[in-house]
Amino acid sequence: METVLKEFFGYRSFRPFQKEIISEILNGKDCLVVMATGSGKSMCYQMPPLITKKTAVVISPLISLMQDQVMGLRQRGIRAEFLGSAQTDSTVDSRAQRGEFDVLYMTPEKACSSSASFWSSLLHTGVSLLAVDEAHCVSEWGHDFRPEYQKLDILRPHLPRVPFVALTATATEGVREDIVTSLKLQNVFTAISSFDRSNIFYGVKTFNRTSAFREELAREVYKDVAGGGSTLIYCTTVKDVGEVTEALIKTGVDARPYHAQLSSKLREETHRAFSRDELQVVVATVAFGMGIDKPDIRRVIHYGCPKSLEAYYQESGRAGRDGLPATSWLYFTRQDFVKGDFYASSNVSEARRNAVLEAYSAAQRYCSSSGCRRSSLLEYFGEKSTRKNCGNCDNCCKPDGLQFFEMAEPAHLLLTTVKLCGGKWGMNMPIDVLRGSNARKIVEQGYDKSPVHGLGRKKSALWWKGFGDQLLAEGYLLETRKITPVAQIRLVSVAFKGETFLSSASHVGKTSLMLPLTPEMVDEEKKQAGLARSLSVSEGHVSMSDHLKSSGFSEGEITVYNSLLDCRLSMAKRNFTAPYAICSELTLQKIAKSRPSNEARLRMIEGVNQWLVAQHGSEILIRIKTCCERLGLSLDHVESIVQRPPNHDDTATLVSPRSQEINITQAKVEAWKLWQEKELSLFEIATLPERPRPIKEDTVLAYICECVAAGYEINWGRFCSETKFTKAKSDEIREAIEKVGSSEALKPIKEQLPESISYGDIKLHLLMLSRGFSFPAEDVVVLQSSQLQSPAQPLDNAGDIEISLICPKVVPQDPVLTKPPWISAEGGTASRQRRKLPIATTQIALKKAKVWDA
Ligand SMILES: Nc1ncnc2c1ncn2[C@@H]1O[C@H](COP(=O)(O)OP(=O)(O)OP(=O)(O)O)[C@@H](O)[C@H]1O
Repeated sequence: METVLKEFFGYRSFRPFQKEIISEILNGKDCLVVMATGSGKSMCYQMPPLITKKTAVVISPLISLMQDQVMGLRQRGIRAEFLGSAQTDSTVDSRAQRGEFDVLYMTPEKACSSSASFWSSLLHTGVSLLAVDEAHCVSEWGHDFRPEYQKLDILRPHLPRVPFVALTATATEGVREDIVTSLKLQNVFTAISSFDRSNIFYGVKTFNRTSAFREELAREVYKDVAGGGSTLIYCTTVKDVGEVTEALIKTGVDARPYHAQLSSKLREETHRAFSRDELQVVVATVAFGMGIDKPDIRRVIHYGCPKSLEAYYQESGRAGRDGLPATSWLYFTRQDFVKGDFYASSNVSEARRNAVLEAYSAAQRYCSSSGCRRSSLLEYFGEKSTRKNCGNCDNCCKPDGLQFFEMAEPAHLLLTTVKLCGGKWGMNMPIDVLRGSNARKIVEQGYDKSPVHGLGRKKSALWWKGFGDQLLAEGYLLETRKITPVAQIRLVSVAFKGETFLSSASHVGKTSLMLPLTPEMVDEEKKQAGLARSLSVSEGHVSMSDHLKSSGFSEGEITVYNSLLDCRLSMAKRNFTAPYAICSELTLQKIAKSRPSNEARLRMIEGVNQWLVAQHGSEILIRIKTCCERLGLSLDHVESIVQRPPNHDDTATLVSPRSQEINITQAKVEAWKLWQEKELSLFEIATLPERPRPIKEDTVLAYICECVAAGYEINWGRFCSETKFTKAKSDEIREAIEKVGSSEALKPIKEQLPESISYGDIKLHLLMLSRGFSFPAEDVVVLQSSQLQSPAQPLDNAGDIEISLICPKVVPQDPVLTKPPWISAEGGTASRQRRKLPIATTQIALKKAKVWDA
């Protein structure tokens, strides 16, 4: 699996859960994968077909998303296509049936309407899995319910014994249950990872839909995009899209609209230009929701609050999928939440209605919260946040920290007025009473005669509403819903906690109540004080150049990186593809830091796959060489990578303090040459007659390892055999690293391992990984020399002999070798690793298969 990972994707190690999920799929198990946006879910269904050589069918809700994914996979040398109404190539259908694709994307409509014969042909050529991407669409509780997703279970009888894999980034418990039931998943392996997107800065502010606000926003965006990177602005209506785009264009920002009322041609053009970095800003409705796979969006701005936190998480999660710093600003007005009551009253099932209302309330609570945004989001998805202050959201980044204010007096006023209204009204009535309104309904109820009438007029209605939300969130007030034929009405009353507060306040005199201000209250106070509020779009935004500097890049290295960005852009243009599909910005940063002088070294860099080297390697190397010559920078710099916590290993940053040029001395190269080219043993090298005095074998080994780390070739089979480094050891070390979650420090890894595995073994394992070598995974047969029958070979080493048969590739036709066990072991099948084999059969295997070591 690691070999395929490096070969096609360029990565050395799996992210959390990826390997387990892929293994379960290979074992034929149904899986439910709930992992954060950008955490690497796609890999889970893209890898099994490359291992099994059987097509993976992927159900995806949007054509644009499928097109993006197909484009990205092709740039990795993976055969991918899609089937759906937008497919113009009529041969795709029949080619799919002939098994010509590794990954075949299909819309749910296409999948459900495909004939039984289509599925049986496909099954005949081999189907490794059926993946349902964005699986939350099956659930009415999901934020993006699609009825056609609910019919997908009809595919089950067409694909017997094919594992079904449901994947989503956003699924509350209810949605997860719906997915399992609707897709009829059996005996499911479930993987749920953290929802935290630590590289995203979250911020929330109030706003008004006025031209003045839009102009201000446009000016901010103009300043911000000048520093590079793409921006996505989400609006809740088509009208908003038009108005925001107009303001941006007037200010000189290169922006285009995207919504369902535009022709599909226009939408495609916008999507394409955005993906290919020919357009910096797209202003869109949710129509641009899941359909965007671009990993390097640096800012997502919401002009109006989306209708649920799932939608917000999904849309804001489009930012920074490459793991580099990104920001998400959400602007909301109270009007955004009123829509919930309207939608909930329309003609839908009760379950759906409740789901809609609950979703709006959750979004409102999030906007009004004065606590950590990240924790609020995580808690909504049922995850406990371990940190109190995330340090990367507007509330946690307040210059003076979160401030609390004495709010006993306004609390007393509002609670008393709510009580006066007797739980028959929503929040507006008590606020109007407090602010001294003489509206008819107030006079009719006689509230204008109450002693609290007009006592709260110094504060604006919005301030009081913000405060009402605060008291609701803190449990002093209680909200209930009343369903009428035309709408759902939210009623507010005093909760038990509020009653207790009121009674203690009246008995003891003044009771303290310290609360922070909500964003709305802060804005209102600023407005009242005549202070301009800041839009904050750029708050939390770190320019790429600042990010690189803080990650240890010198000015020269930043120049190399920028030059590589240009180089990537021209490669993408020539190949009619998106720059990100060629390789990610993070990979380019690693290349700029390492500055490889040859293909072997380029290949070693994390994120560089074999296709990139084959297609663009020489161009990248020439660019680096000329750039370095001009800047006086050395080539072949070896940098170290700091692994972040497991969920964010993609966001590994490059640091310089530990960066050193590896010092490959003449003595080291000499040792390597003697071992690799002259095939002397470690012992022979250590005790060469011409040495004045023998050196330690360990020293020779260390010399060779240093050369290998620096990119020198090595015969791995012989090397492992001589150092007695076996697959079993390697597996144990890998598991230990997975447990520890990092390979930065060796001690914690060693502590997970038995005594028999040394530090040297761990270093060897890491070296092999860094060079993209791994033991063949499945196809290992271990023979005991004593089990070999006549005519036995004279054997020098008395221990086990490992024979790796890379059979599926080497002898696909051979009846003996096509099915595991590839050697038909007449001599017994004691266990998978240890089989007694007649020598004749063994010889067939050895002759026909590629022998890695024997
Ligand atoms: N093992 C890995 N090591 C490093 N990077 C990885 C690894 N697996 C995936 N990635 C990279 O992470 C990025 C996000 O991956 P992917 O698109 O699969 O995420 P996703 O979970 O499907 O996101 P979304 O929910 O937005 O569709 C991609 O650039 C991908 O190449």
